[in-house]
Amino acid sequence: MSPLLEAQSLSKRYGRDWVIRDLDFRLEAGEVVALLGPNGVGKTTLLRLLAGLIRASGGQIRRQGKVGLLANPPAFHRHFTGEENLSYALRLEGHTPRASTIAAALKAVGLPAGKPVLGYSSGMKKRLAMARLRLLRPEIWLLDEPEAALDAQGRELLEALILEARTSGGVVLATHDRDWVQRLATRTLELSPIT
Ligand SMILES: Nc1ncnc2c1ncn2[C@@H]1O[C@H](COP(=O)(O)OP(=O)(O)OP(=O)(O)O)[C@@H](O)[C@H]1O
Repeated sequence: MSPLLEAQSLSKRYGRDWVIRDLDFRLEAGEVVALLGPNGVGKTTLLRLLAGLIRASGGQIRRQGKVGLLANPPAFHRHFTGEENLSYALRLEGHTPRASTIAAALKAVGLPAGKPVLGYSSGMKKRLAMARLRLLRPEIWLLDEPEAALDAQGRELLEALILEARTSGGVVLATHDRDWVQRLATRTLELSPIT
């Protein structure tokens, strides 16, 4: 079977500074790859490249399936409620979601009904981002520090989501929490500064 993601000789520089250089990377279905490394090493940059949000300075990326990115912090329409944000995301993909589906998705991540996102805490935004990904069902799950700001129950929801994601796709997640990710990752990729 062909990989969900395949990057060859991937490189990215900002000005004269190389952040990623000649990286080969594959993601197969069923994998959870943990991206590790110090602040500023390039984890977010790699996720954004893999998501197609920024252009590489060199190399190629092939994607086999839909990409879902959980950014850190996640982006929403601040003046929309949680329900409106979820509904909007589905409509952008051509679906016409039922109000009951949206309400259930919000409830499943423990969020209150009818509240504009500008009144959400960081952890609540992470929860809403999880609900959005769960509804959108990508094959390629790219998660940037997904555990940050989540409480113990939020982490349980996240772990369940990652296990669910593995059954139909693959996951790449950036984190600083090595102990936490050890139980979830099938593989780790340690990024090192380019000298
Ligand atoms: N838009 C940009 N313009 C210039 N430099 C950038 C830009 N985005 C990121 N960088 C630089 O690229 C390097 C990698 O940043 P990145 O955010 O990918 O690191 P990270 O590993 O995710 O860090 P952290 O663990 O702190 O989240 C840093 O030196 C950063 O300053």
